[in-house]
Formats: sequence, structure tokens, C-alpha cells
Amino acid sequence: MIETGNLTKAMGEKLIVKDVSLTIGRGESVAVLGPNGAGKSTWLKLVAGLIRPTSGTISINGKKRKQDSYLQQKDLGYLGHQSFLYDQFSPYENLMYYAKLYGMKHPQKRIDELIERINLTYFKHEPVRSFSRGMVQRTAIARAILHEPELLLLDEPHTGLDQQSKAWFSAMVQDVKRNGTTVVMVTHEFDQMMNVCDRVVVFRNGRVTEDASVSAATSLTEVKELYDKQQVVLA
Ligand SMILES: Nc1ncnc2c1ncn2[C@@H]1O[C@H](COP(=O)(O)OP(=O)(O)OP(=O)(O)O)[C@@H](O)[C@H]1O
Repeated sequence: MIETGNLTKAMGEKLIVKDVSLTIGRGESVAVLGPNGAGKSTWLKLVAGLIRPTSGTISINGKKRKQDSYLQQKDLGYLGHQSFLYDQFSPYENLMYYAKLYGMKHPQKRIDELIERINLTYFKHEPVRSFSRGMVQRTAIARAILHEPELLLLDEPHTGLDQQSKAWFSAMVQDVKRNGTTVVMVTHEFDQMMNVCDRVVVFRNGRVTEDASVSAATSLTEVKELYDKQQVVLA
């Protein structure tokens, strides 16, 4: 489904992503962990087609990825640090706008269901600019999954979510997984990630330093140990 081959991204003099070769199969759910500045978000943006690699390849479903307007890629849902919502519009208007962009035929029912699931029915017609951080994040998640993409790329999806919303979010990821969606999630939330991910990839200093499956036998402590492993990576 996703294949990055020797993927490298430089910003000015700095190498942010260094020679990353990763293959993620259809229907897998992968957590991307690593310390601040490790290159996780940059790698995800490369996969989303948001930025262009300096060298290396990115393939999605066997097709080489070109830099496109990712928001119009029907097979892809991307949640970034920015919400990509229009402040002056309500959740309903925002979702309707994106539904049109994705060419959804009769989006009304899906939008109503999603607004209910994110628990914003009462605020359905209020402008997003009046929302709390968590309410914005819930709306942004709804935007990312609106068109039921095959591939969901989520950058720190738990940001701003309260416990109830985190539980909703985990249930939503379980649901889309059941439908065969591939999920890649950059996160710092170990326990949340353990609920939904099958595999853990650790980035450090622009490189992948660990890649392990989260089997039923793997405990949270073991994943934390994996993450904490001190590996000296030479630039
Ligand atoms: N547009 C940019 N121009 C220059 N440097 C950048 C740019 N974007 C990211 N960087 C740098 O690249 C490095 C990796 O950033 P990135 O956001 O990919 O890290 P991350 O692993 O997602 O970190 P975090 O956990 O803090 O979100 C950082 O040192 C950051 O300052």
C-alpha cells in the first residue's frame, strides 16, 4: 500500500528525513513514534504528497506519488497540525465544502452522522472560530475521514482531545480498520496507540531505528522500552 524507498528530505543544509525505506501493507495500522524533531511529521507530509522529497521514492498502491493537491486525493485522508478548516464556517459548512471537493454524491447523511459522532450536533451551525482546541480537532478528524479514504494519515490526532473524545477516536480507528483502511498515526500517546495499532515504527534523528509489531504479547512497558532504546545514529 505505502512504500517509501530511500526517502530523503533536506531543508536548507539540514537533512530531516534520511534514507527511510518502509513498507506498510494494506489494512495495517502503524504508530510512528519518536522524540520531537525526529522527522516523523516530515515523513508523513512526504507520504501525503504535501512536500516533495529531495531523493527517493514514494508509492501508494504501486503507483508513484506525485505532489498533488492532497486534499483532493480521494483515496487519502490527512490530519495535520493545522486543521484545514475555515474558521468563519460551521462544522456543517466545512464538511459540506470538503464533501463537494471530494465529489461525494449525497453527503448529507454522512455529515449528520459524523457531526453526531463527534458530539457537536448542538454546535453544528456555530463558526469553528468559537470552538475550543478539542472541538476543532474533532471537526478536523471528521474532515479527514469524511470521504472514507483507503489510507488515513494522522499527525498527532489526540491533540486537545479529552478522555471521552480519545475513546471515541479509538473506536473510530477500530471501525475504519475493520473496513480495511490503512492507518498511519504519528503520536506521543503510548497507551492510546496500543489500543489500535498493530505495528510501531520509531524515528530518531531522521531515520527509522525500530520497527516492531504490537502483538497481543507486547505490553505497554515493552513498547516504551523499545522507544527509549538509546541508539547512536550518525548523521
Ligand atoms: N519547513 C521547514 N524548514 C526547516 N526546517 C524544518 C521545516 N519543517 C521541519 N523542520 C525541521 O525538521 C525537523 C523535524 O521536524 P518534524 O516536524 O518532522 O519532527 P517530528 O518528529 O514530527 O517532531 P514533533 O514530535 O515535535 O512533532 C525539526 O528539526 C524541524 O525544525
